[in-house]
Amino acid sequence: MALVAGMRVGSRVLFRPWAWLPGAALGRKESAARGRVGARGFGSQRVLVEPDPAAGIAVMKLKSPPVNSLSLELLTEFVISLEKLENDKTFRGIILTSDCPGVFSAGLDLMEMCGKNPAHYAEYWKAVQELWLRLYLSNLVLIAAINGACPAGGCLISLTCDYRVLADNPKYVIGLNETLLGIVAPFWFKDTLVNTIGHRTSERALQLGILFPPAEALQVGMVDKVVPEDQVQSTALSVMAQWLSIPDHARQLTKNMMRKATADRLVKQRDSDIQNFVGFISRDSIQKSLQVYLGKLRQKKG
Ligand SMILES: CC/C=C\CCC/C=C/C(=O)SCCNC(=O)CCNC(=O)[C@H](O)C(C)(C)COP(=O)(O)OP(=O)(O)OC[C@H]1O[C@@H](n2cnc3c(N)ncnc32)[C@H](O)[C@@H]1OP(=O)(O)O
Repeated sequence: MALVAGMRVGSRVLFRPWAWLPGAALGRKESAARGRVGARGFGSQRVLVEPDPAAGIAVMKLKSPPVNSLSLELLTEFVISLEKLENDKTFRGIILTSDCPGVFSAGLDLMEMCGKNPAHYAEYWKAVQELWLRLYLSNLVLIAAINGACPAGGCLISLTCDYRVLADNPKYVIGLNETLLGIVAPFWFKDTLVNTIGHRTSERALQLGILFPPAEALQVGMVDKVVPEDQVQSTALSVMAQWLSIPDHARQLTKNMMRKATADRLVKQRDSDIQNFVGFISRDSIQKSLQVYLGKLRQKKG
């Protein structure tokens, strides 16, 4: 699938992964009207959306078994669902969670980063950038209801949310563990973490690739609340009610003020960031590290 079409929003050129979809040539108003979400659920194969128009919120569930690894398909469907909700004025907030038992998201899909060609790596990385930019700068209130393990890219997604609720289960670790794979979190992953837990804690967490269990995640500020597993959803809903009690325009402008500089750093150097990723991931030594890591994951079972 070629993901190349671009759209200018302010100073940002956003790519449009849905450009190949029927109706993509419609004007924004017309397509928003046609695509209005309504009360019935919608979504795609890998992203379920359960809207509650009366409450102005939707629950978005990642459903890409077994572990919600962020494949190109999942990234694309994620952006499309997000865009749909952003364009429908009914919605003010999204609760982001997983439909895969025990895993929020295993992070970037290692199969997308192993044994492929440079054009594929570039396309994949552009999709990763796009999801991050859209989530990080979303006008909607985003609450992560983390109901499973949340390593690397999974953690990044949760860090783009405005609030994180984590289920209290020692298996549900969270963190940017890239160094354990022999790879390096790019600067915008690092910036997102630093903005959440501060510089010193990030430095230690990133270098050591720490995956924090719930109590420690709460202590360092990686998550905002830890609750029993059966209360994750209800807690996310009550937190959402509190965030929605704030006038949208004031909250949105404040969010933008806090986040724009971080997002702009990537916007200004998207192409060089892609080239950097492609060069890095194509190295033989990095490919070997990833293969070894994948082998260990598979062995764990046997
Ligand atoms: C310049 C910048 C350069 C590079 C930047 C790159 C940044 C990278 C960011 C990332 O996100 S890299 C991905 C890091 N992710 C991880 O380390 C998580 C790995 N997975 C796990 O730890 C576990 O799978 C788990 C999420 C804790 C779930 O454990 P569980 O026991 O429930 O499942 P199992 O391990 O048996 O896995 C099932 C199945 O899924 C495959 N798998 C797991 N994770 C991934 C993944 N990230 N990508 C692709 N595939 C994954 C695993 O191998 C099993 O496959 P199998 O059934 O075929 O054996």
